[in-house]
Amino acid sequence: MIQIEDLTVRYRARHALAGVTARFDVGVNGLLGPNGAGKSTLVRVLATLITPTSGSAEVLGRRLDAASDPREIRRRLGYLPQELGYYPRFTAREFVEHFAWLKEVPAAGLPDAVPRALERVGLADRADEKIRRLSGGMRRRVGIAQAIVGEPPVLLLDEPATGLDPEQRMEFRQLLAELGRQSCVIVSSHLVEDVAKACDRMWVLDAGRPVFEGTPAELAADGDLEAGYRAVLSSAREEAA
Ligand SMILES: Nc1ncnc2c1ncn2[C@@H]1O[C@H](COP(=O)(O)OP(=O)(O)OP(=O)(O)O)[C@@H](O)[C@H]1O
Repeated sequence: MIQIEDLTVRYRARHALAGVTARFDVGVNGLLGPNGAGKSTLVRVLATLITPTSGSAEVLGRRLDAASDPREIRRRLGYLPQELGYYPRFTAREFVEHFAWLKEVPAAGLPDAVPRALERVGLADRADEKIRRLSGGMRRRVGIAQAIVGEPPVLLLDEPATGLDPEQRMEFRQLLAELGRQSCVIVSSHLVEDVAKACDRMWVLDAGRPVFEGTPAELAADGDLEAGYRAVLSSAREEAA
């Protein structure tokens, strides 16, 4: 579904990604790493918003490079940025409809697709409320709804659980697991516990480099994910020093 090879992104002198090779398939793929590790940069490359400095990336069989037309890929992916701009005067339904239209979900499918997306994030009863009247966590869920509307084969969710309360986080993990049955879902987080339970595979980035790839069970040290994650980071840093 997604293949990247030796991917590098440089902002002036700083490497945000320094040679990442990975393959993401159908299922929930967790992208972990501390602040500044390069998670958002990788997600933005896959969302066709940044052109890599070097290396290659292929999404749904199409190469992402300066020569290729990104529109074909954009129609087939759902993307939730870390900070999504909302139109406060729109209702939740109008907002999700707008994104469905941008993704060219066929008009005949809209009457079903939009309520279904809102229902999946638990906002069916607030669909006609203006976004400015919704709480921060509810807005985040509207953001998730715009990403999943039309059930795209690739879903890129950048820190989706930010602002969700513990109950919503649990519901969100269930939704992730459901989405991962048919889509290639990439979900970034700097909190390992947040996503690990829903992930089929996990990648840990540190300072733009991949330092772990495996299942949550492989990451955990004696069943403790947080401890395993910290151990992976500290041994990568020792090696780099
Ligand atoms: N537009 C930009 N211009 C310059 N440097 C940038 C830009 N965007 C990101 N960076 C740098 O690239 C590196 C990776 O940033 P990125 O946002 O991808 O990390 P992240 O893992 O998503 O972090 P966080 O968990 O804090 O969101 C950081 O050192 C950051 O300062």
